[in-house]
Amino acid sequence: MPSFWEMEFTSTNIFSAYASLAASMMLFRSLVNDIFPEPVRSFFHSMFEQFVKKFFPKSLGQMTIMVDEEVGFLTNEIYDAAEVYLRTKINLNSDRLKVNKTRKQQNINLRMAKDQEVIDIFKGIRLKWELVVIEPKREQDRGSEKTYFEITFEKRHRETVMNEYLPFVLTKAKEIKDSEKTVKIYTRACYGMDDEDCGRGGGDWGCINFDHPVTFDKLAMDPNLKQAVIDDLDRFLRRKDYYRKVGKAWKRGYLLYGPPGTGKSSLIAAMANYLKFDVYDLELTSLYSNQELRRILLYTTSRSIIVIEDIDCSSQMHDREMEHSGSSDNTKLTLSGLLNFIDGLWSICGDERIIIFTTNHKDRLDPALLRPGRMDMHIHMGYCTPAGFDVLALNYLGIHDHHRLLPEIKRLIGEVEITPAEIAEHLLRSDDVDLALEGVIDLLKQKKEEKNEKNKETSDEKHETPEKQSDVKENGSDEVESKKDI
Ligand SMILES: Nc1ncnc2c1ncn2[C@@H]1O[C@H](COP(=O)(O)OP(=O)(O)OP(=O)(O)O)[C@@H](O)[C@H]1O
Ligand SMILES: [Mg+2]
Repeated sequence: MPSFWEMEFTSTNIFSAYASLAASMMLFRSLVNDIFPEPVRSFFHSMFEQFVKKFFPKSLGQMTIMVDEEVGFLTNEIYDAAEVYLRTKINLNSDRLKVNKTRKQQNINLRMAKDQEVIDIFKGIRLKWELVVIEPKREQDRGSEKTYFEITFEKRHRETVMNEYLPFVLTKAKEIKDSEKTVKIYTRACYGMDDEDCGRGGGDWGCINFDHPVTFDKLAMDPNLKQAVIDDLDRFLRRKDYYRKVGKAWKRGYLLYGPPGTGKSSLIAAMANYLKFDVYDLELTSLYSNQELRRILLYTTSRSIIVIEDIDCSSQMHDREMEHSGSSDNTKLTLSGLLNFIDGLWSICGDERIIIFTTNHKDRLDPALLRPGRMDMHIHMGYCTPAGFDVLALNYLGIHDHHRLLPEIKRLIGEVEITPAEIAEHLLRSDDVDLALEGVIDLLKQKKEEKNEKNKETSDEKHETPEKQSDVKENGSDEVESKKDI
């Protein structure tokens, strides 16, 4: 750029001339600082201020905030948030646009290019964002450029920008990220997975995108129970401040129990999709000590669901503990190690955690696990009910409650024990609605016959009435208003 004095004052370059003059003034000011003693400096400063005030009233009132990409070795959260937030502010009519998309992202994202400017208006304040990239001077330092954002605005809005605008950008970016978030499932069993987005990635966790399509509306379970679970999750999310106030770790525990194929794993998937929480699938059998358990749990991130399926194996843990009584607690994996974690260690493992245990045999669980207050909700996933069948019929065949075969099916469902998984499997067998429903009727009749035969054999014995309804039990919950049985 030519210096101010070398410029021709045409209307097209008048703005550049202003910029150049301002730069020359700054240079002059710093020279004065270096050369002259304090009284002389003050004199020059006041002369300088008066000059700028007279000729550049606007430029005097501007200030710039720099937002570096990194703070030491850590990423700067404001920079990250700005990148996300500014994607929504980039003018699509610009002459140059920078776009990107990773394999796992669904949409094409806009990004600011070097020296690109974006104007944002917040509460009537005009903010100019610019992405500055400083290339290294030496050839061998190539690739280590310094990148930062500059935000320029009128100085008198400094308080609003610092106290309101920057927090607003952080919040907005979080909202955008949450809406784009793909739920992931982490497991320690598989290696070599593509974990480009696996967060900290430590603790031997590998992750893949969690593509389970199930949502609450596709789950065949008692409608009241379903609503109770959704309400509980909503309340959990809302209560961050409450948990803090009462000094409790912000976590929630659920025990899902019921026969195989009744939807326990499906319910976990529906919860993860609803909350957009990642899922950590914790295989207890792959662990050998409390220490290892602690270590890998420390590597799990906030806003996640830790799942321990088939917790019945805790009885084996109990045995192991007995066998090794006398040895240090940390050298073996014990039930108490796990329970300690549930009760007390959450605080070191971040916030917004949900832990879910599943079992087919609640009666076989160690009483320590069922103790009031340990798991907040015990949810029974039972055999299919007539209401549950409506959900499956709508989901698999797209039919509402008006098909001629439905009354018979619902009557039979009331008489036998059949899991939603068994019914779902039959509904999948044919594209033809009539054929699919007839298949279900055959299955139900066959089940009924088997049941009658069994009853005949044991006609002298007292027969236990089967439990038909899913139920939910609040178990020593700390929240008075959620103590209800459905
Ligand atoms: N309540 C349900 N609503 C809708 N679909 C269900 C339900 N229960 C089971 N299914 C269907 O059956 C399949 C198996 O169910 P799921 O794995 O959730 O059962 P589970 O209770 O976890 O069984 P297990 O005890 O063997 O782990 C699901 O993929 C789904 O297609
Ligand atoms: Mg399961």
